Amino acid sequence: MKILVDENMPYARELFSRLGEVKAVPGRPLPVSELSDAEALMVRSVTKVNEALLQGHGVKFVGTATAGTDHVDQAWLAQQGIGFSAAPGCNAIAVVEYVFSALLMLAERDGFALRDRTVGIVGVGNVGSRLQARLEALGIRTLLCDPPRKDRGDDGDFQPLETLVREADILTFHTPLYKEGQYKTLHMADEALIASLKPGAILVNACRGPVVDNAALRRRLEAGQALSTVLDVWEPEPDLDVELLKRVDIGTAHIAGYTLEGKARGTTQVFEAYSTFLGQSQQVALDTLLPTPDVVRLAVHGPLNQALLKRLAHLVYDVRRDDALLRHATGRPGEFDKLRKNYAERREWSSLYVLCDDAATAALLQKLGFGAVHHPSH
Ligand SMILES: NC(=O)C1=CN([C@@H]2O[C@H](COP(=O)(O)OP(=O)(O)OC[C@H]3O[C@@H](n4cnc5c(N)ncnc54)[C@H](O)[C@@H]3O)[C@@H](O)[C@H]2O)C=CC1
Ligand SMILES: O=C(O)C(=O)[C@H](O)COP(=O)(O)O
Repeated sequence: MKILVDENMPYARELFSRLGEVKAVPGRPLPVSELSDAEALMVRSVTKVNEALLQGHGVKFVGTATAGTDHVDQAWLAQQGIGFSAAPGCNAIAVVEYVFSALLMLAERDGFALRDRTVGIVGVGNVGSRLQARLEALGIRTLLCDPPRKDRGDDGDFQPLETLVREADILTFHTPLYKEGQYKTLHMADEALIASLKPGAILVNACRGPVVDNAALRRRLEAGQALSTVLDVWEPEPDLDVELLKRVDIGTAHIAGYTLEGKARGTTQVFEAYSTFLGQSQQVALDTLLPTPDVVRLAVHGPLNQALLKRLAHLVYDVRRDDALLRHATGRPGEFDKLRKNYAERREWSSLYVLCDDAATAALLQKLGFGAVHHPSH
């Protein structure tokens, strides 16, 4: 049995070879000839999975090692009786830590305290809710917008988008891309919304490029609107607007979710789903796969303030590395995908074990996701 896997899926060969013969292939473009004798296809977000790709082939199961599913025509798969699984939440922590890395950098550069800012979170799912929890642990006010959850009657103080636009100093988008329907998110941040943001606001898009109207954003920035912007995703990818990139404060190549943990969880989640589909259910413990990080342990002295948090967060992941790489590469065909394919190992805050001589610091760092322990005499 042949299982096709995207070559940008760590641990895929190791895991899926327990179930069949594995062939790793590029995802964009996917070599269609490889589909003829494949029973299963494991993709990432760059492969459009639909009738045009799969009609006439014998693929029985599709897995995507991603949280987003807008690249997959799930209705067509269901109609054809093809099994499907995504990897919900696999990289949510990575995206949260990307957002923190960016906000801590901007706060230091522009000399403000995050504690004095209100953060509006649009889309309060796996990413948004984890972001909210960490911001609130730091005493930072959040405003939440998630109409589907509000309509479902979920607990939470969900506000209309207009309230967030009016009151938030930082507006960050974490929704799926819906091109139509009641909860349409395509161009949710349109020119009117962007123009209505508070002076000096920060706009973050780490979900899908077309959630923010990129042409409108460029016009607003060219017009001199006082706005800082952090874009991990673009409209379109991989051929982003180079003039827009020049004007954003932080621009990266759709790598917010690219921690090793996040990618490995994506692989293990679709592996587990496929093994269940085959009636051979298997679980994988993530820590048996992951290598030891470069920096394992350190000791900090005294209370946690923003400067110390920034030093710790940036020791694990400094978003400026990815910003510099994208600026350097942009304009050359193929470079966006090459950056993503050759992405250097990046770990999550949990990989860093922090010894603290202050008990409150240890407790707070734990809440924020670091490995941390109170050790009075270190
Ligand atoms: N840049 C990157 O590397 C990554 C990007 N993503 C993108 O971020 C999105 C969010 O990720 P997760 O939190 O894991 O997904 P999720 O599905 O757990 O959460 C999405 C939330 O958005 C809400 N939502 C849907 N329509 C909305 C609307 N019109 N307005 C406000 N909220 C709305 C949903 O109710 C849900 O609570 C994914 O769909 C994916 O497209 C996810 C991971 C990595
Ligand atoms: O999980 C998602 O959704 C994402 O956006 C992924 O981080 C994107 O990574 P690729 O699947 O494009 O490698």
